[in-house]
Amino acid sequence: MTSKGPEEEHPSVTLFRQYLRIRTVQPKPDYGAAVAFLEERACQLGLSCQKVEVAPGYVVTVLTWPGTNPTLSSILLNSHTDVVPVFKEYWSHDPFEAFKDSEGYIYARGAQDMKCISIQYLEAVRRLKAEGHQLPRTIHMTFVPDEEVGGHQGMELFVQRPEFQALRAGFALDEGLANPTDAFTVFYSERSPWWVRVTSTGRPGHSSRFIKDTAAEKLHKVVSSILAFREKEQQRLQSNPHLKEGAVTSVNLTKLEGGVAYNVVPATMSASFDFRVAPDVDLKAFEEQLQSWCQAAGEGVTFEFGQKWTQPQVTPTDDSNPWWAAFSRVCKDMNLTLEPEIFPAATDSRYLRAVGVPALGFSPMNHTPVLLHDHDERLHEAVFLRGVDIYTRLLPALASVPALPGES
Ligand SMILES: CSCC[C@H](NC=O)C(=O)O
Ligand SMILES: [Zn+2]
Ligand SMILES: [Zn+2]
Repeated sequence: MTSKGPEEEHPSVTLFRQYLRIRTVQPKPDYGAAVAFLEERACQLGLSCQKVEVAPGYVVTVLTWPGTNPTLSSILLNSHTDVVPVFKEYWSHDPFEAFKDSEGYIYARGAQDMKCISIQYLEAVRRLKAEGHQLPRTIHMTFVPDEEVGGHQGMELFVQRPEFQALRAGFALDEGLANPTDAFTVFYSERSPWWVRVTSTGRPGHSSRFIKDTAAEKLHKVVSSILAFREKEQQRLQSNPHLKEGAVTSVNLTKLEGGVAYNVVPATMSASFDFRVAPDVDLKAFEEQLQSWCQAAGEGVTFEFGQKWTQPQVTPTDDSNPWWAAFSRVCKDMNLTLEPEIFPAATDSRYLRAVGVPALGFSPMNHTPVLLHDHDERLHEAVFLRGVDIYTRLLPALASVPALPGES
């Protein structure tokens, strides 16, 4: 499908731009407006709409297209409704206007992450229904809040609820990343976020003196150990062309705190690190490593966690996994090249995989630079529309996967 002139914009693009204008921006997202928009879509599509308030003000909206065989597990199409904040002054266009330039690029926060996917799911279902398809498996579209700040008031709570159990999800699709080449990236696992704050305590005093055992001196040792580890992982990535970013552990020093005055040696200082731990790492051994870096720095150096994910799971990408077989077959039939990878950051897929639902992270955006969380986040309307085509092929295949062992 090609892009059209402004006078005859494709209705799916118009809908996408409407959704982009809803300000679901952290830290104060207008979730009410998003839920109202989704309820209206459910109404237009003739789908049931369930609202599950997982925490006060945090609603998971579920639109359901029932399958013809209710004994089979369902397909869950997940997307988050919130978007990250913007630095407006760095944008070429208002990030909440969904401006479309003369070439067809749509500029907006959420254009890639991930309001495009939400609308692509809805439009693929709309098309399939209009064409009279009836699929064996039920399709549930879940629209969740709070992903951008960790999903703690969203998917993390939702997967523990009876309403989630009742969906009987057998397989899920969630977000991935754009790919600047002709290929499409698909994510079968993700790294575990470990946010670690190291606090160092030491002897205070007048800073004109050579005070021994200061908090800064010990913190410096830990920082050096961790940054040396960072260097080692980066080298490992750079020296092996078979390794992708998600396959090694990354870390960044993201905060330094402490001190009161130039001439007072502080008794305490801290450093915060964002580790993204590769899924094949022995987490117990990794925590012991953190412990030993702190111990080696001296007395009074401790650490605490801001986030600590300990259940990394891998969704198999071979034909032993019937979901993968169906997914990759469609891509092959459509001549799409897939690049399977480990997601470098965190998505709500981790909560789904952790409760036993195999999940793939897939954002059908090729020939598109990765602009999520960036200035001038944008997506070409033709790429967006091609994504609708792709889901229109994927959904019947996934929802027609024959009964698995245990399903009748
Ligand atoms: C670790 S919770 C934060 C989740 C966030 N997800 C998207 O960017 C991330 O930083 O990966
Ligand atoms: Zn996202
Ligand atoms: Zn994001």
